[in-house]
Amino acid sequence: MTVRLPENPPTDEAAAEGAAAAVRCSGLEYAFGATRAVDNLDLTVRTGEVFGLLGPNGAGKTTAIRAITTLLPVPAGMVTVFGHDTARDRMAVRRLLGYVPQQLSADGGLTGRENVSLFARVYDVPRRERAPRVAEALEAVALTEAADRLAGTYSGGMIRRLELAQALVSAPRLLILDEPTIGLDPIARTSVWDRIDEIRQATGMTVLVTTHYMDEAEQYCDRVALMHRGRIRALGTPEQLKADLAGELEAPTLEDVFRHHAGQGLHGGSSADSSDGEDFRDVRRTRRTATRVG
Ligand SMILES: Nc1ncnc2c1ncn2[C@@H]1O[C@H](COP(=O)(O)OP(=O)(O)OP(=O)(O)O)[C@@H](O)[C@H]1O
Repeated sequence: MTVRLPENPPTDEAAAEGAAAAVRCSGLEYAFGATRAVDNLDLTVRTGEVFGLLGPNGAGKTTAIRAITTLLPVPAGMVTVFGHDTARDRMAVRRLLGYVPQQLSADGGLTGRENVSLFARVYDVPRRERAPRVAEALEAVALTEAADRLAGTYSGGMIRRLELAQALVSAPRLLILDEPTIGLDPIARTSVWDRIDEIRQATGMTVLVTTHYMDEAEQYCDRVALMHRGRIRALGTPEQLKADLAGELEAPTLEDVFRHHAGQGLHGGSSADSSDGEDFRDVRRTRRTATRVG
């Protein structure tokens, strides 16, 4: 599998200094009216790691991620991506990242290949490189055979992998995934994660992911941050976080860690409540429900 990395590393000194971190948030705040969605967030994602941002609905994960992607302005605090300040250097940041939002970003009326080609054009992939890059991205997510079928005929897991290909076609150094497996059955979830894992191993790409699923976080994330009411309550490797509780509980789980730090369980999101066999319409419905009108 050949998935490329971009050739635009940070150039100025300040950028080079911060480049050891893929993402650095310092004192980040964001409020919707009286709701402090992100409350003085300090967070560093190291280059090359898979970092999981965990938390219940409304914890502030999506808001934090949207600030990192430059889709939301940063009213207070600072965010850098590979040393580039999101407030001052928005386009440089955007060139470095691939983002798969919670909302459906594939078009059911286009084929898989057309969907990815569209993103290649949007991300300014040079014209002569587009066809091979689209083919590589589709191959990386195991969709080569289905590439010329309409996305409207894909299963939920295939759609998620297609969206992954859309994000990969620009050869990002940082891949940001907001609930990549929401609404998928366990087999489709594993398939999405296996692709992410393979791509990460092949490229050294940094991955920042939000999820409700503690089992996924334990299995696939190098480090996790537990977020609650806009703040990070605990941060470390899943093993570290559990080991810290070992004196108090026998065989603590990440869910126990969360309850310990947030004073409540994570609610919603276990493999038991995922729906099997979703198709394109189900995915659209699931994700629409998850979308807030803002
Ligand atoms: N567009 C908006 N307008 C008003 N309030 C919003 C908006 N988006 C988010 N919020 C509020 O901000 C807080 C954080 O929401 P956010 O979506 O960032 O949480 P989350 O952890 O991503 O939740 P989920 O897992 O449900 O996606 C919540 O209280 C939410 O109701």
